[in-house]
Amino acid sequence: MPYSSAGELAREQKYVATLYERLDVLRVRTRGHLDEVLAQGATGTHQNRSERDSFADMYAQRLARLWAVEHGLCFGRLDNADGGRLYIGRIGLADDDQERMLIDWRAPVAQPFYRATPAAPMGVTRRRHLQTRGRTVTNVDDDLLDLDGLTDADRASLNGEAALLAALGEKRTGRMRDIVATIQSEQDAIIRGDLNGVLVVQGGPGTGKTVVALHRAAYLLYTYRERLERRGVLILGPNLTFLRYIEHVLPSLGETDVLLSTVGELYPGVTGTRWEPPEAAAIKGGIRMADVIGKAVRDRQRVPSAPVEIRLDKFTLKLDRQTFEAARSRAVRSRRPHNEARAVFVRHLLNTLTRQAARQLGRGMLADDDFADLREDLRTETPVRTALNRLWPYLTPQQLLIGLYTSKERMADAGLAPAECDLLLREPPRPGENWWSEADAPLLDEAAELLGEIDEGVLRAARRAEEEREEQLAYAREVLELTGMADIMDAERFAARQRADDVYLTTAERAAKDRTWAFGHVIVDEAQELSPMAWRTVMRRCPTRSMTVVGDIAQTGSAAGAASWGRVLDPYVKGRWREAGLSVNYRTPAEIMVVAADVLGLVGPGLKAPDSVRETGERPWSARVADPVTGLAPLVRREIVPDGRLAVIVPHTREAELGAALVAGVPDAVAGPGPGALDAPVCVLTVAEAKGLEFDSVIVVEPGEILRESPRGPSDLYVALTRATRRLGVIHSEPLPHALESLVLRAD
Ligand SMILES: Nc1ncnc2c1ncn2[C@@H]1O[C@H](COP(=O)(O)OP(=O)(O)OP(=O)(O)O)[C@@H](O)[C@H]1O
Repeated sequence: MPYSSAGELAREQKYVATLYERLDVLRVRTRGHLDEVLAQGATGTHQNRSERDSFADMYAQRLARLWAVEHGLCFGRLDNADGGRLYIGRIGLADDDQERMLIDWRAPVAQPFYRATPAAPMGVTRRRHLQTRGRTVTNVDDDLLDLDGLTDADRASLNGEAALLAALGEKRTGRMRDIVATIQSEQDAIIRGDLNGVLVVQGGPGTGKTVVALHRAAYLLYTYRERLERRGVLILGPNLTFLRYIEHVLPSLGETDVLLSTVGELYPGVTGTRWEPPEAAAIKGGIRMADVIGKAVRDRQRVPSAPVEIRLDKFTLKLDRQTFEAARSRAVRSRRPHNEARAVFVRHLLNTLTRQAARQLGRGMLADDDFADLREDLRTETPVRTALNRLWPYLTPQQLLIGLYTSKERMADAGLAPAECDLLLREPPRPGENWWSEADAPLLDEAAELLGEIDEGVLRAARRAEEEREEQLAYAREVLELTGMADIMDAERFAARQRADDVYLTTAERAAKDRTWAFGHVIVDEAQELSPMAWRTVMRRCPTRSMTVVGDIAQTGSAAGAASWGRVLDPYVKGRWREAGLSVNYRTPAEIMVVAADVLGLVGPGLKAPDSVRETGERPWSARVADPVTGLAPLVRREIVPDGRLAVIVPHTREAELGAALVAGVPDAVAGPGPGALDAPVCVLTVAEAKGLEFDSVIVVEPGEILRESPRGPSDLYVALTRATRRLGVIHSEPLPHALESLVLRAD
């Protein structure tokens, strides 16, 4: 019920102005504290210095939060039946007497703002939405919750329509925005759901799964701060473009202990972004690969069938099969990972070699010390080291997988069928080559579990780190001299920051570097895409199984992705996961969803598309061209949205040529998912690259080819059609698939 009388607006304006005044005061104060701490200089004990750094970090973070809430500081008001009144906003504010002025949206008392309905008013008589531009209140919009006559069924689930529809109608900026002002009640129930256990959020396109997941992260960090601050929250998204799309939502909600990552980046030091055929990715994603990797490791612990001779200057030593077998079975019985079990294997062989050597030197029984000396001498002999390394090599996960993929014989020995070996066979990496794909990251992780640490590597790394420290110290002195900062920061500390010394890292930064990090909560977005091997990796990162899994089974594009949530989760949390649904599409207008629903019919009978919350009056169109390479650019130029974003979604195999044609024919068009894709007025993407994103207008090219391109073609086409917030067009040269026959023919 709109209620924007001039008097009401003026009253709200007055209150909002006092909130901004308070915000300004707090900013000035916090800045003052920060300056004071920094001005203390670089003197004092190490402890003093690190205390000062912690304070400086705290004030800097607080200041960043105070700046992040400038836009839409206050967006709501609750009038309670007891006469009390609460203003709801992006953060909590109190005056100097600790009287609260503004309630953080995540606080329990703010919950009725999102949940109260006429049927269950939760003690609220009126909920007011405040719309602001800058610091000016432009509109107020009320839900009167105590009026007997207000029984409209929609009101029970959908609140503050005017505010919501205003938010949905805005042009897209290429970055996701927060929705704290317009969270709907079915979304709020998910956001505030219990921290423990696995919560699955199933919902069709545009139902707010991503945005709800991000708000849930902010809510959990606020509510369970102590528990989550130390361990952090991991949010997994489908690709790097998507992470750029969502990365600003959380800081604007005031959260920093969150690591955003793709599965391809989960293994530290590797960025798995190389494209590979879906069939190859499907093999690598299958759970059978856990056995394959296990066999590949055991294959590197081979016992040679013939004896091995080791020639030294003075004599020749010989190791026979029996000795190998004994050493190997001891190492295996130790149940340690490969690199750690190596010590057991090597010790046994070295003892045998030392006894042989003693005999050959005519020294018979040796005293313990002499025996140890001789063993040490042998251990450092190059031929001995070479022989031992060949028998049981130290291996990094990368070495293991490169060794496997580059040899059909090894792959076959590890249990892969000939056709699978053909698909996975690779040339070894060239320097600087982007060799790893997303599906490799979970296999590297699996290998790391089975291989364990490399002692020698750790030692070498420590020596290297010491050398680097010296170099960085010299560099730091130079920089501080040059920048004139020498008086507020000492070189030692500056160098430590450059080294990213763990003391100075945020929880998220530390977690990103550590494969064995256990997160306090893990959120998986577009979770339907994860393969069984990827789930194994994700579960390792979350031993407490406190997770939020959001996705849509109907949108599964990856051949190794999920066909049902039970199949995915039962192996880990059978009977311990719960499912919530989102049913309203806030992105895609009804006119587009009619078309998308026909395609959903191809994905599976009986699947239901979510209901759109709005109509635009614009019918989606199709246009047939003789050749998209020449016919695309003129049509795209006509569809460009002033100050908005248009995406051209193309079959994977056509991305290069169509991208080049558009870059040549359309000003400022960008091809591929690089850093510019989100900001450009026109971008060209494949379905996989457009996953999770949205644009004002979308043009899908050659839908028939998208359908044929992968075993999950119908899901891919469904995803492509549902990326638009306003307009949709389809361009094709081959006949239009039947499911798209309801498109109107474009006349021009
Ligand atoms: N309560 C809300 N208020 C305002 N906007 C909303 C609300 N809920 C969702 N939206 C908007 O709807 C759009 C779709 O949301 P989101 O991307 O989270 O959906 P999704 O379910 O993850 O979609 P998909 O599965 O298609 O990727 C976004 O622009 C989001 O900001």
